[in-house]
Amino acid sequence: MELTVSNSVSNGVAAEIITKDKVGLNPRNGFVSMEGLNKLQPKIVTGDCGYILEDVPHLSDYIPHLPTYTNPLQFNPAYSVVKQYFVDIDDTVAQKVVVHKNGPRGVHFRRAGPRQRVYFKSDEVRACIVTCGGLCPGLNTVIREIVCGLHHMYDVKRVLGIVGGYRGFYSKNTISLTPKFVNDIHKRGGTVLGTSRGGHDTKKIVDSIQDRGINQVYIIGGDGTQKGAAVIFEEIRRRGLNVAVAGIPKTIDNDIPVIDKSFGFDTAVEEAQRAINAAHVEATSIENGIGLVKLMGRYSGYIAMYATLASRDVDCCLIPESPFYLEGPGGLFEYIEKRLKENGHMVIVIAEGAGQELLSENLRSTDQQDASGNKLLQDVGLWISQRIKDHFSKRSKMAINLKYIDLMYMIRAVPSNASDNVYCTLVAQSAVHGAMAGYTGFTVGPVNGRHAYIPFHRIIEKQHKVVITDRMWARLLSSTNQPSFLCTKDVIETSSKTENNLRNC
Ligand SMILES: Nc1ncnc2c1ncn2[C@@H]1O[C@H](COP(=O)(O)OP(=O)(O)OP(=O)(O)O)[C@@H](O)[C@H]1O
Ligand SMILES: O=P(O)(O)OC[C@H]1O[C@](O)(CO)[C@@H](O)[C@@H]1O
Ligand SMILES: [Mg+2]
Repeated sequence: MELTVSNSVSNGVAAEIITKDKVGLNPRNGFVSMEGLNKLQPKIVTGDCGYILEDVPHLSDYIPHLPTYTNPLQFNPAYSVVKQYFVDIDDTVAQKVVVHKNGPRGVHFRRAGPRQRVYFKSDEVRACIVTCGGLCPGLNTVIREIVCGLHHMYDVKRVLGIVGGYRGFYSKNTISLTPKFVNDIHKRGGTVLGTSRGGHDTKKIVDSIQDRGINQVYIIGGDGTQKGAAVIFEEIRRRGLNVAVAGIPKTIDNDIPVIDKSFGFDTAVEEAQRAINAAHVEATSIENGIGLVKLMGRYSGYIAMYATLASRDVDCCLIPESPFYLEGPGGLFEYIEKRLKENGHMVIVIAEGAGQELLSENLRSTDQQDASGNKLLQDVGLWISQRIKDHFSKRSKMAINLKYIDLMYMIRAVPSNASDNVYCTLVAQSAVHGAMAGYTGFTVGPVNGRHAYIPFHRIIEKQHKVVITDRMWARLLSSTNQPSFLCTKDVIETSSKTENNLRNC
């Protein structure tokens, strides 16, 4: 049953909070409380003209009568002169910016930034930071900016570093993070806290949070990490703890939905350029030279797509979302032959997750997983190099020279570039403002260029993938002139599968 719970006024627009079920309503603030419910229901506020706010939880949703305090930023000389520094309580960020005259205004998220009132006294805050999943350029910058943001903006002195990912909560000692400790860490790749896959034990993690008296938890990591953060938040809320949980999305693969992109993505694309240049130099220096570059991208081919678009030297880009085939008319071998005849050389970029279905036909399929449950992939770069070499040596008279560059880990072990560093600062400060303001159970990130607080359920509901029926992939195809490897039937099937996954482009 859909139910209107209460009305509030948002930017002069009457807005109503709606839940799916009457059970669990908190009569004090009209929000959804968890009594009788296993999971927190989405907080949805609707307004005129199809306006929808997908709001994030707040500590006051389940803890009554929490005291609030004047935001200390008000007295900070850096900010006191800034006009409208505090974000208006009703500011929201639109998920969809391309709209039609009579179309609905669509889904919005709460705008990130400092609020007039905060829910924590500075000297009572005991924060912790953890990094989980694979490495990504910028992890150290985010850690640094959370520590400095808490310290310099909110005068928070006690920040703990959890060592070695989720399992570090219950199996390792913490380290004390001070502005002095983090001062130079942004110049290094990796994460000073260490990271891991697997080891998520919700009960032990929340016990540790409770035992250490932590009341702000900053969790930096990818889609798996955000799922872990969501269950930690659920457990914290179930225990009624006054602890804010903030997720900071880290995905070099760009596989997290809703947000524009993560820190580290630009750095990875830039780093990939160097290898593509090398592959191009090698390929152009020898007769029928082929430069093959493998990049990261387990399920999402964004790094490969953007590296290709940025480079202009790439003749073919292969990603997990776009199935391809090798033999016969319209296949990869035919295209390679054509390019070599036309140009005398070619460059191929392949994402690690591309063509996995072809590999498992040829090799014994391994169903191995890593400690987090992610499928372990077979090496498509080596496989395709061999197949190309075999094809041209056995079945064609054309002698080729193939050079394979495996760039996988090179693009993520580096420190973040300038634009990613700026991103890291904004995302870290936004997370700090959100937690101080009492928001919890959120991931922070840019949505159409504006930072917003996004509820966990929206971040973890699906993976963000390249939509090959979108304009961006068409731009790539027209830039490389490679075959689409698709027949009309495939296009129709792909369109219907990805219909709900479309973004503005
Ligand atoms: N569904 C889940 N519930 C609870 N914890 C999870 C879940 N999925 C993953 N995790 C935990 O999150 C952490 C990181 O997950 P994972 O290794 O999948 O990396 P990630 O965060 O997706 O980053 P990336 O894939 O970008 O490297 C691991 O410690 C893992 O145990
Ligand atoms: O070898 P690891 O550390 O598990 O990381 C590899 C994975 O990390 C990712 O970059 C995601 O972080 C994937 O593209 C890749 O499959
Ligand atoms: Mg992941």
